[in-house]
Amino acid sequence: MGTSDPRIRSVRLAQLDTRYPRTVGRNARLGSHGSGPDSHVAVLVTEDGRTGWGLFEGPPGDVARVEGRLLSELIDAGTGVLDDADRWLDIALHDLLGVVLDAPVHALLGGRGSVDVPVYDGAIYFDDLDPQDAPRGIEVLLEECRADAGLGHRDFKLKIGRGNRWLPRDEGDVRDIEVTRAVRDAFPDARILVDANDGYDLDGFVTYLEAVADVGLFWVEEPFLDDADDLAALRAWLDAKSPETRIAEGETSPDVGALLPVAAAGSIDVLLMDVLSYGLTAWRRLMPDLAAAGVHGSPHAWGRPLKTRYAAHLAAGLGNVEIVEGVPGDVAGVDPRLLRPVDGVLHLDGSPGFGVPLPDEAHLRKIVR
Ligand SMILES: O=C([O-])C(=O)C[C@H](O)[C@@H](O)C(=O)[O-]
Repeated sequence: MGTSDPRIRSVRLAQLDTRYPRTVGRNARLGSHGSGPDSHVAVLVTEDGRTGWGLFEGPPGDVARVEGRLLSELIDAGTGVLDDADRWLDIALHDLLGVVLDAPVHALLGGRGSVDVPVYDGAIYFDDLDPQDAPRGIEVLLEECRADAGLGHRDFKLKIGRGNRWLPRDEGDVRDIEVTRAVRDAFPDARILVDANDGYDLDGFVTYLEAVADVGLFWVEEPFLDDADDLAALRAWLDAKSPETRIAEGETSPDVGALLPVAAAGSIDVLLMDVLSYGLTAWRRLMPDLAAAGVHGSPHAWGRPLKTRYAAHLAAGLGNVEIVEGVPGDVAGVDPRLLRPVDGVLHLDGSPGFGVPLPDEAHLRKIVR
């Protein structure tokens, strides 16, 4: 048992492979999402030999600011990372703090939510359109849903907005409707979420909603470019036709200060800022205000299965999260059971930190730039 305030001996940066179960295709804005990105991790080791680690995104910060410092100079159990300059280590510092205090991150964050966190499948993209010379059609999406159900998923987020870039507008909108209806028919009990990545305008989106009115969508995400009046109009339409359907916003380049009043006014039901780029510490500050305003959170996790686990800890810790984005895939050296839901739910136990042992040395590769 070491000191409760160890000094950081070293910060090591490394690269870890992620592999999706299949190539993930286009969305309304972007081309193929590939078969799994390289992930960058920071590994913190204390002078008494304890380790915390986690993903970081973007360029690393100044390692020299961290090495030799006491843990208490870097992170506070009640609020998170103390200095903005060290926020790139948000995940690794929370993990290390959990290891040092022998507590899971969800407990450090307050234990306000359930440790059984609902997770939806966030990997149903426009694979019906690929390959370009022999598009596979809607059946491939149903196969993907079935495959991901085999990995433990029960609820599905469907990418829509094919008419924004990839198909003529009318044809794309019709395909979005067909896909939504086909998944509902095949999975009558699933929660179905749809994400347009801003690929509609208000009128077009309402036309889509009218065509899928009987599907009972759980949430609609980023239907069009943020606009307070359009979001209010959409909420009013949903209140009349499908009051349970949530509006989720705030993933893409969020101006959180501008979105908050729109959410507080009732026009956004769920805010989505990313678990890494916005960060755990920022979410810790924001969530009480969101809860007080009756707005839910659900940190964006796309791209890396480990982000789903971080978002689940946030949900179990801060509460006020109904469901978290699942990213099916494997991470080199990480036990897949730590990343996959069972019956649509990711269970978090009492293991310290994020509960993910550091992958073996063989998996930690030199960062190539
Ligand atoms: O909700 C989501 O996961 C996304 O919208 C992810 C996007 O599809 C992806 O293009 C991204 O992260 O930019």
